[in-house]
Amino acid sequence: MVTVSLPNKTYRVKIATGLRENIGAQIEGVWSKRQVLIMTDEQVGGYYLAETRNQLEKFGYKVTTLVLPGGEQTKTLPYLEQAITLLADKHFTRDDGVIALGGGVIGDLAGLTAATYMRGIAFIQIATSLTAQVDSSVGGKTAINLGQTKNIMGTFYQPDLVIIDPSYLKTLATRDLIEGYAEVVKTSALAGGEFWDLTGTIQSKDDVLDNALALIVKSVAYKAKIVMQDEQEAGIRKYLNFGHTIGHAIELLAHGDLRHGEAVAIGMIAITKRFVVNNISSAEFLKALQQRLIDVGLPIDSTLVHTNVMLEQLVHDKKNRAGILQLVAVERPGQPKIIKKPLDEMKNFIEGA
Ligand SMILES: NC(=O)c1ccc[n+]([C@@H]2O[C@H](COP(=O)([O-])OP(=O)(O)OC[C@H]3O[C@@H](n4cnc5c(N)ncnc54)[C@H](O)[C@@H]3O)[C@@H](O)[C@H]2O)c1
Ligand SMILES: O=C(O)C(=O)C[C@@H](O)[C@H](O)[C@H](O)COP(=O)(O)O
Ligand SMILES: [Zn+2]
Repeated sequence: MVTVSLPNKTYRVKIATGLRENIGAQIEGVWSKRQVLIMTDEQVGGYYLAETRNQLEKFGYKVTTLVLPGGEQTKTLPYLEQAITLLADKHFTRDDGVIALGGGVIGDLAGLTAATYMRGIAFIQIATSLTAQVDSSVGGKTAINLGQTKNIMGTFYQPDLVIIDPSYLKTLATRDLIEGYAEVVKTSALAGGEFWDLTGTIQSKDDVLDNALALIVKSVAYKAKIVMQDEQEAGIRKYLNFGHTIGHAIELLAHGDLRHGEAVAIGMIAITKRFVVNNISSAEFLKALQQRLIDVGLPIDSTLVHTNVMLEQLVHDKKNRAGILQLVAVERPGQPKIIKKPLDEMKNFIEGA
């Protein structure tokens, strides 16, 4: 278990195989009896909605469900409106709660739903994808995309509890598992040490599954440590955005052809290549990073990186301050730093490598 202690809230991230079987008891530990909305997507709902609902009803919760289409397209305004409208139609009050049962898409959308309904009602994350278990369910970033911009509308809104059971991963498609592993490689590069060594031993999808518990615990522990020092990303939380400046830009330009983690993998390599040329990152680190991604079949390059539309997209990065981007460089494992680069120098910077 990892505890996230913040100025205005402390919550637990429970990580264990088998938690799924007593979800009701887990939730009863933090929430009194109330009306709850479980938000999920069609795929996750098909596997796990009935058991989750039954568990909650057994413990006296009044359950409403909302099953949405899967995929990034669901992290958009129409679905936020649908969720908020449902809460209002069912007369949810400030004493009720929203539960996300799913991956990062459902977690980000359900978090924003909970954060904005009546200016905020209680929220719990049940993380079912690897991305959600290693990253998105922890730390309180919620968001939707608008038009061609990733995560442009959102809040920092912390859950009351995060439940992570690695057994959910058994039903996850290989591509979705591997995508989530990109965030693990990212976090291990930021953390360095034993965690970096561990990702150096992972060479296949099966290795990811076999080591899932350790990978999740290490990822969550590192992320929690960062978030506890910098909840609202004024400083070191920016490190968690390694690979995301270019990654986010190409993710939406790929119109669904690239998953988030795949775009982050490409983004980490694209930016690190440039930092090697600029003598900021070591060539050894780049080689080892590439190897970790290639070993599990993650992409490391895309033609989208080299396009003008990608450059135009960078203006929307949340680390853009007055035309100066704050890029995350990793000099060597465990040594992240922020490098400032004017937006109008990015074309030369990217083409110069
Ligand atoms: N808030 C954060 O800090 C944060 C961090 C990382 C990523 N994200 C966001 O998360 C999203 C990506 O998350 P994701 O990769 O989980 O995508 P996702 O939620 O779309 O899940 C990927 C696919 O896996 C399926 N799935 C999830 N759990 C499953 C299970 N146990 N069994 C079978 N199928 C399952 C889903 O139905 C979906 O089709 C992106 O929008 C990204 O921006 C947010
Ligand atoms: O939690 C964070 O902080 C992160 O940056 C984690 C990222 O993996 C995640 O993709 C996040 O949603 C990116 O946020 P954004 O602020 O760049 O939209
Ligand atoms: Zn991410």
